[in-house]
Amino acid sequence: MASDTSPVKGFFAGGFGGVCVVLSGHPLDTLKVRLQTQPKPAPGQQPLYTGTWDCVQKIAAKEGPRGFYKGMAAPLMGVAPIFAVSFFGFNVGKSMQQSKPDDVLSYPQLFLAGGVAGVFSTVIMAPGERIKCLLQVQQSAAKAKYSGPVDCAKQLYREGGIRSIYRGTAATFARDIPASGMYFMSYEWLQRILTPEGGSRSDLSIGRTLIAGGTAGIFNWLVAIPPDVLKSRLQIAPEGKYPKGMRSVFAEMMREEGIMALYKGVTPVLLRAFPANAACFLGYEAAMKFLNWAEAKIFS
Ligand SMILES: CC(=O)O[C@H](CC(=O)[O-])C[N+](C)(C)C
Repeated sequence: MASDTSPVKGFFAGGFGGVCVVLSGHPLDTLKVRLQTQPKPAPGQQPLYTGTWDCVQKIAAKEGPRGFYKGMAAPLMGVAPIFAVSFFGFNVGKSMQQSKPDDVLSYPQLFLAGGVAGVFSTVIMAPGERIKCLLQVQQSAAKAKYSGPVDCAKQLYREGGIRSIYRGTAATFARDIPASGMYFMSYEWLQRILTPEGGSRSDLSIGRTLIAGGTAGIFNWLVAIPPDVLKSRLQIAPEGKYPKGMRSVFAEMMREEGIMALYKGVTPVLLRAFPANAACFLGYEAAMKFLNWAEAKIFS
């Protein structure tokens, strides 16, 4: 029986899970960007899109289903490797604590294995997050300092070397070690409680896999949001503004805004988290089944 703790299979199945995250989330992102960037209507004229549903109808009518998936290459190239490395790291973390592949891990052990995933993913996630945040806060194309991700990376390197590109790494560790621990532990916990008496976790229905995956995404972000807010502020700040990194951001926030500021942006984050991670784990489980089937065929 093939094991599900192989880091290599975890890498490919996790990468496919990341592809599913983008496939499920990109149409919503397209709607968001179209609504955010539509031209201001001339006096007395109707706006191009009167709302979200109007935007859906107009894209579908004029561009067909492909219209919703324009510009998907960049997020695919960014997100799929992160999920691949994260699931690889989780399986490395599990293998480190098992004496044989069938050993069942306790919840603290699963949390620890998830933490290992957080260490692995941060290495590629930290610079990506720095660039993404800087691009996301640019207000308009006219005043834009960076023309795109490559230009942003080049300018950061020119101004502050590799240290500047990796600014916010400690904050990304602080976010992703506990959040990934929570993500993978809660997914396994939900899988275990949703498995019918006498059944096997690998035969869980699609609906139950979606519930377990979506809920794990919510748990991930409930833990991740406070360090995420600190990370984002640190990563977009001018050079030298926060000499002690996250600690300086935290001190300023408590002084000026209070504890609730740590949960800023929670609504859109949670609205995205459930469907994106439900799709991720469904894709992951399907890819894992395929890889196990292919392995059994090749080695039988
Ligand atoms: C921060 C992040 O990317 O979280 C992932 C879940 C999501 O909603 O994208 C989880 N993980 C980092 C474990 C891939």
